[in-house]
Amino acid sequence: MESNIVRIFDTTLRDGEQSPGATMTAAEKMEVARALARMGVDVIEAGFPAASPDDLEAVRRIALEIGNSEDGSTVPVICGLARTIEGDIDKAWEAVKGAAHPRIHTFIATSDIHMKYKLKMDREQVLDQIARMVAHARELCEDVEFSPEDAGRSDPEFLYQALEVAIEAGATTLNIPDTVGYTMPDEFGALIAGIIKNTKGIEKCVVSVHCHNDLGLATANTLAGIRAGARQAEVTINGIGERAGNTALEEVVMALHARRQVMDLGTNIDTTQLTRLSKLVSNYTGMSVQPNKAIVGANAFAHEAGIHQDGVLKNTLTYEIMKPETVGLSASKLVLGKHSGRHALKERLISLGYTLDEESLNKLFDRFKTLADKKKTITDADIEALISDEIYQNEVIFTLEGLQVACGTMGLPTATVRLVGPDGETHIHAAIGTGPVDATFKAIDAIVQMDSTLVDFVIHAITEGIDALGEVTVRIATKDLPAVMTAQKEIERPCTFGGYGADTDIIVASAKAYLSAINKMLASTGKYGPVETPAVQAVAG
Ligand SMILES: CC(=O)SCCNC(=O)CCNC(=O)[C@H](O)C(C)(C)COP(=O)(O)OP(=O)(O)OC[C@H]1O[C@@H](n2cnc3c(N)ncnc32)[C@H](O)[C@@H]1OP(=O)(O)O
Ligand SMILES: CC(C)C(=O)C(=O)O
Repeated sequence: MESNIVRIFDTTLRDGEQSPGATMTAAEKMEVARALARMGVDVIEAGFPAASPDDLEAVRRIALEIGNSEDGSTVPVICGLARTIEGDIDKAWEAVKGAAHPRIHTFIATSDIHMKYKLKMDREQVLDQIARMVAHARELCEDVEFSPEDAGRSDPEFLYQALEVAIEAGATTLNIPDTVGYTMPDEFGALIAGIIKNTKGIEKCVVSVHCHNDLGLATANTLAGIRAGARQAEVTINGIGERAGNTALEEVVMALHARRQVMDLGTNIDTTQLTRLSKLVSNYTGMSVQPNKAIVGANAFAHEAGIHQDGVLKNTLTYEIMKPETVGLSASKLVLGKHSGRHALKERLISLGYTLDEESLNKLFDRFKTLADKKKTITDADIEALISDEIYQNEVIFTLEGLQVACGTMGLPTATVRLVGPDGETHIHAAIGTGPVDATFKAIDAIVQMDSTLVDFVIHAITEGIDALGEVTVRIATKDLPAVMTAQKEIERPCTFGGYGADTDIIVASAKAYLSAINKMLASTGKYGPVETPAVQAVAG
């Protein structure tokens, strides 16, 4: 590995999925893994196989399908997380062994607080467990990562000892987590420098950093660790993750990219795919991205103030430290419209990184034409929204066939909804609510007969103008937990499902988003047969 390349280890599917409410279906995880591989991440941490049979199966599929290449192109390392427990490590190996480059990642806490209160182990016992379990992992797999959990609050001298034991037992990557986001950038940088200086044998290993954002310092700490010599960064798309989240992939990648002269370091990431990945993960998890989020927020490249606009008009360098195109925003100022045909749409999709089978292309083309009738110009963002709305709906149990609402200041808001069910039958229901969206959701609930609570509802316009497509993300939760979810902690991890919808009519977009979340909830009960795999394929490169 070139020493000026920082490996990007993406843990969206493991630590990211630990965000309250960020559960993704197996098909969604596959799609995210495919997109991550296409973007050029070096390692995908695909899950925690010992957590449940579903998690193991999801990692196994990613290892087989994303961790291997038919045409000899580079594929990422596929990694599974395990406690320093033989059963966990064996399950991680079972899950990742089908990949061309499998990795087992095992961890145990080294801070006094964690050892005393959580593990109820002393230092000697922890060292002994590291030695035995890293060696066990190494017997199974050549690539073994070890993490001393809560390293940020561990005694550095003990940390050096623990890492030396892991190196002697065969660890090839040493990952230093600031598990509770406690350290300051100068402290974390000094911790990494101290580890590199004082740990015997460390030159044989890749040093990695894994930071949490409890004090809003995850990216700063990760960069401090990299400056001190770490060459792997553990990150998630949109910074999702446990509590306040993890370090955001897009922030680290773009900091290294935009400040290359200062750090003289780069990554293998195709930065033009960052915006797409952000949207994909946001749509699947139902966790919307705050507008002022660095790199991928809706306002990240917007200039509102007159003086700024004046400066940007004269020279974009006045207020833009990166070009929007570098992160995949408006790479092309539009092209497609009402008179475009299937070939033009197909070409545009290919340049955006998608190939669709004939049936999906036809479906998308119909949606495209309907939209073009309402909207003069179709942007790349519109096309991406149509793909999310039309093609990335992995579980289709009920489909929306019709919707009519009556609302305003006179009378009760009423919605009449027509759905086609799994039996092919049409079901119609009318309901009243506090507003048109509430009435629509109530009518859907009455047809599908499943109790859910709306946890989050976000609506925004994709492009400017009165004819803009509106997109809606929702998150719903159910108390009525299906059996397949009970392997997870019900109280700590309520069972939630994200949904996405796009339409020029925001009530229709809301109904679609709600129905897509409801379909996932219904699919998780296992009553409706195997989950469909998406018909869209990413183009390599
Ligand atoms: C910092 C991180 O992000 S760590 C990763 C967090 N991710 C997860 O927890 C994934 C989801 N987890 C789960 O599904 C469950 O917790 C499981 C299946 C892994 C384990 O479930 P259970 O066996 O019921 O154990 P439970 O979660 O209640 O408690 C954890 C046990 O593991 C022990 N433990 C915790 N970390 C480690 C470790 N790294 N190595 C060894 N043992 C550990 C705890 O001390 C506790 O042991 P105890 O039962 O003897 O007190
Ligand atoms: C398992 C480790 C790397 C972790 O997620 C943490 O400590 O935050």
